[in-house]
Formats: sequence, structure tokens, C-alpha cells
Amino acid sequence: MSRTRIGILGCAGRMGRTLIAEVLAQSDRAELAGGVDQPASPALGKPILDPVSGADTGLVVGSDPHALFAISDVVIDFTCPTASVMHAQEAARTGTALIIGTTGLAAHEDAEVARASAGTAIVQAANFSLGVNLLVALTEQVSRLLNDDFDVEVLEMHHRMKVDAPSGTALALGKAAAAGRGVDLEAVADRVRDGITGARTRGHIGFATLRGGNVVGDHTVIFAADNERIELSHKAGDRAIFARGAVAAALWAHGKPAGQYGMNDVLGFTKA
Ligand SMILES: NC(=O)C1=CN([C@@H]2O[C@H](COP(=O)(O)OP(=O)(O)OC[C@H]3O[C@@H](n4cnc5c(N)ncnc54)[C@H](OP(=O)(O)O)[C@@H]3O)[C@@H](O)[C@H]2O)C=CC1
Ligand SMILES: O=C(O)C1=N[C@H](C(=O)O)C[C@H](O)C1
Repeated sequence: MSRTRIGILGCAGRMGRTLIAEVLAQSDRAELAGGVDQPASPALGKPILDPVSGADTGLVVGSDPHALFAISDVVIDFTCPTASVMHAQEAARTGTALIIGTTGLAAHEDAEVARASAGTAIVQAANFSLGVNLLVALTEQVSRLLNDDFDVEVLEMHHRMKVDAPSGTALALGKAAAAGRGVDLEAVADRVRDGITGARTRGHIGFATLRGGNVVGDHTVIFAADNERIELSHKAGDRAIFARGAVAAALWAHGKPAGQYGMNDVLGFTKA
């Protein structure tokens, strides 16, 4: 069976390097087609090394996404919102499947990605780990079983370099809690609190964001009622869990019809 040729966008970044290691580790089914970073990156033109063994892959960091799409079966993108939108449009033009892990996209940017998925298979997820996707499913189920006597709060902590807040995962958890209650998150989200906020509004879903150190990603959904509290938590210990899920999504997406997919499709999770 031929191997899936996978290209990495944002290859010099934290996730980009972890993805390179994961693709190289799965050499029985995946092949690293190439890596691209932004045109001003200091990594440009430098050899792409295996982050684990230090071995030279024979590839160099490029700056041309068009060329990467042309030589790849599937491209994985962990970059920034504006770049991910451009990459989705390029994926649609070339018909190459795309995996998007970038978070912090505005509503209009998500809409652009959705539009591009008419032209190719796009798998988009705020979190590619198995554990978090299970947490999202559990959050929706628990939320469906509880009424507004339980206040829902989503707490997240990430490393000091993270640029978007709340995390994409926290928002996905909030969305799942809202869906469990049959409401739209946008209508009930308290994303920031500061100053004399007044008492908590019944039925709202609150978010709290912590940043510090090198924390890979911690998420807790709290259901707090009078005299009892339920907490559902996930703690990521290594970015490899995201890379493993993203590469699994890439192998799954290769040859799939055009459309917008999520990790539920890749993992075969169905609604309870
Ligand atoms: N879905 C998931 O499971 C996960 C999602 N993420 C998300 O992935 C994104 C990246 O995270 P992380 O790797 O930590 O961030 P980094 O900043 O370490 O990496 C992003 C990389 O993309 C590069 N880049 C920026 N613009 C472009 C462009 N136009 N073309 C190509 N490359 C570009 C950056 O270059 P430069 O630094 O020079 O600007 C950098 O090398 C974030 O949105 C994060 O929230 C992270 C982990 C898991
Ligand atoms: O930026 C990160 O690091 C992470 N971002 C994702 C998010 O915003 O949810 C996923 C993960 O928690 C790590």
C-alpha cells in the first residue's frame, strides 16, 4: 500500500516540529512531503531534521504553500488564523485534503474555511487529542442531564506563549455544554469578567483563562450547584497527543470526498 504524503504548514513552530516527529515515526503509512513556514521565518532554507533522532530528512524549510499543496496528498496546518484561511482556499483550488488545528479564528474566518470545504476535504478541530474529544462528548451528555441549578464554568491553563483566549478547546467545551442545554453559546457566554460584574446570570456559561510556564494545555468544566460540584478535567502532558490525532486525521482524510469534517468523524464518535 502506498504511503500518504503529508505536508506541514507552520513546520518551524511548536506543533509543526511535533508533527514532523509524528509523521516520521509513522513511516510505514506516512511520508513527509515537505514543510513550509512564513516567509520571514529564521528557519527558512534550513534543513528539516527529525526532532527525535536529529537525522536529516533531506528536506529544507520552504515558504511556498502552493508548492507544498502540489506535492502532498494531505497538508496539516497549525499556523495562525489569517494563514489558515488562505491555506483552506489553496486546498480548495488544488483539491488537496487539509487538516486545520489553528485556533482563535473569528466567525468570518471559520465561514471562509467552511466555504473552502466545498472544494476539498477539510478536517478542523480545536483539539486533536483523544482525551479532549471524549471530554467534549461527556460535557454535552452531563449538561443535557443537569438543569440551570448547575452553573457551568470552563477553566483553562496554557503556556505563556499562547496568543488566543479563551483556548479553542475551552470554547468547544462551552459549545458542548450549551448544546446539551439546547442553547446557543454566543447568547450565554461570559468570556471575560472584570470589576463590579454583578451577580452571575443563571444559565450563563463562564470562562476563565490562565497563562503561565510551559503548560501544554489543561481544561476543566465545572458544574457548580448549591452544596455539590462536578468537575470534568483533561490535562495534556505532551504535544505529541495533538500530533498523533492530527496525523490520524490526515490518514483518514486522504481520498475522502469534499466536505467539512471534525474529530468526531475521524474517531467514529456518534451522538449519544
Ligand atoms: N488543534 C489542536 O489540537 C492544537 C491547536 N494548536 C493551535 O495551533 C496553532 C499553532 O500553535 P503553536 O505551534 O503552539 O504556535 P507556534 O507559534 O509555535 O507555531 C506557529 C508556526 O506557524 C508559523 N506561521 C505563521 N504564519 C504562517 C504562514 N502564513 N505560513 C506558514 N507558517 C506560518 C509561525 O511562524 P512565526 O513564529 O515566525 O510567526 C510558527 O512557526 C495555535 O493556533 C494553537 O492554538 C496548538 C496545539 C494543539
Ligand atoms: O496553543 C496551544 O498550545 C493549544 N491550543 C489549542 C486550543 O486553543 O485549545 C489546543 C491545546 O489546548 C493547545
